[in-house]
Amino acid sequence: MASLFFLFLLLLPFAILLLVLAAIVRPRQVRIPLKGRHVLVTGGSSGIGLALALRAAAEGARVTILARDPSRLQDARDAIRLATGVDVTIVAADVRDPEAVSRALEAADPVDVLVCNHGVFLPQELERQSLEEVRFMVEVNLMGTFHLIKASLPTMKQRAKQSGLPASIAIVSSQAGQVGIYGYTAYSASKFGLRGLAEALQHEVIADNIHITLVFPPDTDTPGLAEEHKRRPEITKVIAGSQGGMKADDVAKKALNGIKSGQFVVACNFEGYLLHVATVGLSPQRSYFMAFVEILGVGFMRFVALCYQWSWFTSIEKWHAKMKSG
Ligand SMILES: NC(=O)C1=CN([C@@H]2O[C@H](COP(=O)(O)OP(=O)(O)OC[C@H]3O[C@@H](n4cnc5c(N)ncnc54)[C@H](OP(=O)(O)O)[C@@H]3O)[C@@H](O)[C@H]2O)C=CC1
Ligand SMILES: CCCCCCCCCCCCCCCC(=O)[C@@H](N)CO
Repeated sequence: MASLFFLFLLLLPFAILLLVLAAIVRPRQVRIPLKGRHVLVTGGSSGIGLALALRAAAEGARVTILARDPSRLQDARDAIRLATGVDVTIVAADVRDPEAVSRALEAADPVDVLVCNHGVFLPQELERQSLEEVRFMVEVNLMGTFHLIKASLPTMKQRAKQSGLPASIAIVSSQAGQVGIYGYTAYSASKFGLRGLAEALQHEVIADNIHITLVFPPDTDTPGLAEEHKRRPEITKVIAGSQGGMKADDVAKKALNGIKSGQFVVACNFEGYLLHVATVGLSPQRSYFMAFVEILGVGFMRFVALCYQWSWFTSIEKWHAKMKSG
């Protein structure tokens, strides 16, 4: 009897914390339906974007994919038709060109779910990397996302108002948008930038029933990653490659589930959840249970993060020593 009472006393603070969190977490939970709605996926001709477009089409959404190369877009449309029997619309545009993006969105149907997935990654030590490449990554990954959002917001807002249904803007960042890693100065900067954009934008569009989702994939087997492997610095492989790549379709599944449940942050694998708790900061959280896990996990994850940094700096040090002697 007495021990039961002590157990009760021990658990009481946790129960109270859960109750408080259930009352205060914002924004509130939301379900975002996909069936019959217009989903636009940028970078939808390859890798994660193609897998996302295919899944959305299979779930009954009307899908548009946008990328630069028209022939890759056509191949993607054929692949999606073959797999699902559904025809997607293709749009060729460079997200770096704001006019081209505006024209593309004006010509398209109003968007219910905008997935900014396009991205380029050219890892190299900053000292060796040209400013052209730095600018290229920032312009595609960060500015391209601004162009898309600016061009879609007015009609998205209208559409959400008319239909009474919640809309979504999803942004594909990267685990390199949560932690800076050797070889990724420009890429990480472009991806960290997306988080600031997403957090601030959620404040601005919540009243319009628009919900932001930020996806943080780990290394994922895509044509883009195959290209990246050809030039990745050795030590970047040691740090980033230590977890093995995810399948594009598994990342797409996580991302789409996150979009449908209005999750602000989508982690994709176990390390991703650790990274999320370690870098949670002031990001919004709709789930009181996840908020609870974050509160209990934050201090310990700081310790885990320092262990990772210890191992990374040790690898870098050893690598330098090897370079000197060899
Ligand atoms: N693969 C990975 O390991 C990881 C990827 N990510 C992120 O996921 C996203 C998708 O990556 P992944 O599938 O690997 O990439 P891929 O290189 O396989 O595909 C990139 C897509 O983006 C399009 N794209 C690139 N530049 C532009 C542009 N300027 N304008 C319009 N479209 C463009 C490409 O088409 P086209 O070239 O014809 O324009 C293509 O459809 C990226 O944002 C990436 O940073 C995050 C973590 C890990
Ligand atoms: C506190 C807990 C820490 C948990 C583990 C952290 C592991 C971090 C690994 C980061 C790897 C980044 C890969 C980026 C992939 C990407 O975006 C590219 N393929 C494109 O360049």
